[in-house]
Amino acid sequence: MTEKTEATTENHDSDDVVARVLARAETRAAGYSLFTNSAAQALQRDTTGRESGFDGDQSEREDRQALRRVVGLSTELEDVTEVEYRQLRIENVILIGVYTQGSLTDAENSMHELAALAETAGAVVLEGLLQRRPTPDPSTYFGKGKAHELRDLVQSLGADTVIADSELAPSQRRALEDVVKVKVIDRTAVILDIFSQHAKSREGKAQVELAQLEYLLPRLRGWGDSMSRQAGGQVGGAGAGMGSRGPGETKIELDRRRIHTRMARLRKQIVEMKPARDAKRANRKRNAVPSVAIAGYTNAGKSSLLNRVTRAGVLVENALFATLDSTVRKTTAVDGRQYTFADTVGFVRNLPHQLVEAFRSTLEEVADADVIIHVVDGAHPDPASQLATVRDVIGEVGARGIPEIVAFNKSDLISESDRIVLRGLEPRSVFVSARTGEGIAELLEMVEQALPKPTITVDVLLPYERGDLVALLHDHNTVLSTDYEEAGTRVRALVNPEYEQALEEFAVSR
Ligand SMILES: Nc1nc2c(ncn2[C@@H]2O[C@H](COP(=O)(O)OP(=O)(O)OP(=O)(O)O)[C@@H](O)[C@H]2O)c(=O)[nH]1
Ligand SMILES: [Mg+2]
Repeated sequence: MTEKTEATTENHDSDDVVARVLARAETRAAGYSLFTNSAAQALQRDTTGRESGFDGDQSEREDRQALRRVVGLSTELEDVTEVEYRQLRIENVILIGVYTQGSLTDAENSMHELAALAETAGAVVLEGLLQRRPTPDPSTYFGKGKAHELRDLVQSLGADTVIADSELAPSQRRALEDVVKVKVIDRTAVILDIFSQHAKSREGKAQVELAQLEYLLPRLRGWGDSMSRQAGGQVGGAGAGMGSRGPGETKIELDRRRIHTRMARLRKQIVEMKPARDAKRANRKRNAVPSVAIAGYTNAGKSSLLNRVTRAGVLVENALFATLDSTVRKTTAVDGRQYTFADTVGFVRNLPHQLVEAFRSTLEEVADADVIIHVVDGAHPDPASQLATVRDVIGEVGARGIPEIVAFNKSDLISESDRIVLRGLEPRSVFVSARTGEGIAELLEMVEQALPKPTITVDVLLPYERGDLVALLHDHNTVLSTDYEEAGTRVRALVNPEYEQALEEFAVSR
């Protein structure tokens, strides 16, 4: 980073965050892939950077209250075009987090993830700071003294945004902003921002916008005198940036009303879209096509795995939340039965509750599945907490009773000793690599074992003009034998209950 990216050009609409969010639908998502590279770098560091943290020197000097730098967070820009592009809309951010004694590694992992999230959202990360204290300061998150140090750092690095690694109360955010004089947002705002950039389907967009407005509503604020003009300019530079900044005090009431109106409209739209989706799902259910949901932490390789097993051509990206709409693909089991795979939205620690609500629809794929493949990035520094996070969400959508197969993905990157640890974590699991294909056959076998099996034995003679029934038996049931007789096709098969009646008239009496 050589040049400070002072994008002070777009003051006009940045003053009106409400208009911005409302107008977002038309502009989002464009040119997005530009950031994949650097997001990828952050992620790469995340998965391989166990040593990252800090060196011994710092550790010795550490005093109880000191701010700790999280090393290796700052974004490296690739080339000139990227730098230029970023000057248009990118924000320079400093990440902050609070950790308690003993939770440092966890806090650092979380900060690396926050860095990846921020970069995925399009920001340049300048610095990451952790403060040790029992709980975040109720008024300013960081303690007063540290908040002032943060302000100095913001000034010297030319940051225009501070991102806190946990959800801030509106009052905390306000107080901290008043100290550091630049925009302060939290993890939730970043995740919402990414979702809004990635959502593609009409329903997904509506849901994300609703979640954003819900988040924004209690956080509207006017800047009044608390921001210096200079800082105001910096904040203003974040024309299309992350999070949200309040409009002038006098406009707040008006904005609240506009937001409420908009939210009501979105809710109505979403309700109207539901029947179509339900019909689709009901249709699959009626045809008794068993379904497998691929769930897991973001960037675990869910889409890659779906592509590997079905050649679906779903977007794979080393970025967080590449997938926001669920893709469903049909496939055929070894015994000829058909079933579906559904790719789903990734989970993340502290998934904003607004989004759990918003994404209930894609999560319904999970709740309705006959089998869940729980994909875990086996090369991640902390797979255990990813497992736990995902299981929490699975529980939240009422899917806990569904058979779950844990697949440790990226096995091409997992060492023998790590495999032993992972096995210990989840004895009934399978190692797979969407990249090399390792373990995929074994995984499919486990899936097919776990799928509900047709159990009723039938022996039927189907006239030749009923080829449709023969096909039905092959697709959705287990055919044991087929013989071509004079009067038709004699089939012995195991079928699901709903087929028994339809086949009754063709039964061969013994
Ligand atoms: N080395 C290795 N990389 C993999 C493997 N599977 C996936 N990846 C990489 O992991 C990254 C994420 O893959 P995706 O399939 O997009 O992950 P996802 O779980 O669908 O992610 P979201 O949709 O963002 O939640 C990509 O860069 C993939 O190339 C694997 O088996 N080995
Ligand atoms: Mg995906």
